Amino acid sequence: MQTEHVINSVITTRPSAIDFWETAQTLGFPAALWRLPNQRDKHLIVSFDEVLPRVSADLEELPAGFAISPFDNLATTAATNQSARMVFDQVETDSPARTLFLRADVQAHFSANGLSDMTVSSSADGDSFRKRLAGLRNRRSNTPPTSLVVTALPDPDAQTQYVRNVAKAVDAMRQGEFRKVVLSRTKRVQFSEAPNAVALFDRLCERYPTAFISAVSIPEKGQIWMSATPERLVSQDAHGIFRTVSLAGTQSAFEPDGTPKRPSEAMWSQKEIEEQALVSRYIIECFKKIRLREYLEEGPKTIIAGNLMHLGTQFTVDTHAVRYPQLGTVMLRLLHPTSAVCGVPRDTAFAFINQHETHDRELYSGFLGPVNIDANNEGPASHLFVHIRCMKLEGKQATLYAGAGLTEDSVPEREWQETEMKCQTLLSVIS
Ligand SMILES: C=C(O[C@@H]1C=C(C(=O)O)C=C[C@H]1O)C(=O)O
Repeated sequence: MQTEHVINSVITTRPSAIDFWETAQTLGFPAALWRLPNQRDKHLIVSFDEVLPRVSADLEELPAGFAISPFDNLATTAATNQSARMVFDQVETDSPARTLFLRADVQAHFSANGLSDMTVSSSADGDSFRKRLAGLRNRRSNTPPTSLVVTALPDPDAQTQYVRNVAKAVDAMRQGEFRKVVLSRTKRVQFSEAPNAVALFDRLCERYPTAFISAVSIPEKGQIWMSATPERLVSQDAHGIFRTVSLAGTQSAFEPDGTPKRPSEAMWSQKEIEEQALVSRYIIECFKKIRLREYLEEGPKTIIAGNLMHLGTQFTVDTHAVRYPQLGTVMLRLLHPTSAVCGVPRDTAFAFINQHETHDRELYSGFLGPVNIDANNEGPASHLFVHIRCMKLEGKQATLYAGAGLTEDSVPEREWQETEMKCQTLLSVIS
């Protein structure tokens, strides 16, 4: 494993995020670009592992990098007691570790004035990365900007099928089989040419200042995943403050005439209040399992998430005060997949999803974010978010994913409309 990093302190002509991204693409290296909620600075990581290691999401053990986990990560959850370490699929084929990990072989930090700091691991790959980066920059200035046309790919049965599945879920819940399930669907669109992921990322950053914005390129899968998620799963900052959020209940952030609604005046139905309370209760149950009582609970409050509003409750723990430094890792394993993306009870809801959804969720409704990154010279921090409001780019095609939390009071057509609104979060920016 490469550990030595060289700080490139004298940067005369400063490369942009696009330069880094395109260099990684040209060399076939995975890359992640992100911006934390309510921050302006952007961060980028390039990994020199052409095939990414699959790891257990252990925040104590992992080096600096970026983690991205699929929804179906329950085997990893079951492995809570295993010794936590990086496990490579190629070596241990029956490994439960499923989180893809981009080690920070290249790390760059962009402030409002452009590149402010970069490190590149000292290796042959590091050398070729630097060379390519310089070469690409010299060529790039001549590339003319292009305008994209986005067309929806027809899927005539999608609505009927989704509505039918919601009705089945409602029936099952009325018969007491489970209390909540989140059913998702996809929507596919075609671009006139392969879009520039960094340009889309920049647009998402501008439009959604309070969201976690990311673009993750995974060459071994031929995919780029982009998201603007409002949902924090687990954070542990440089001062040892742990945070998680329960988020559920959805309505448009706009009146029918297009004027923005005031969050303080949002009206929530009993169904939505209960749906969100189930997520909060799920989090509290996780705290109970580890006998942690010293958490601060704030909410529920109405939260703006781009074109939508949700009900959210924040949970905070000072891990230094409670002497629980590994809380982030422990809670991550207990929480994922939360009832905001799976259901209650979790295993029954998970089985229902597997049986009824016709698409593979892949990385949608998993989690993603920076791990052990020291962004402000304060110490390493990890910020993992639920991977929603996202799309998968494969060349010119994009697949958007959206789900809705169902209870026995759900109205199938309304749930379909909710998934349409959720798709609009990205669609309205990329179209
Ligand atoms: C599942 C999604 O979102 C989740 C489900 C919500 C709901 O059911 O109201 C609200 C916020 C998210 O926790 C999604 O966006 O795909």
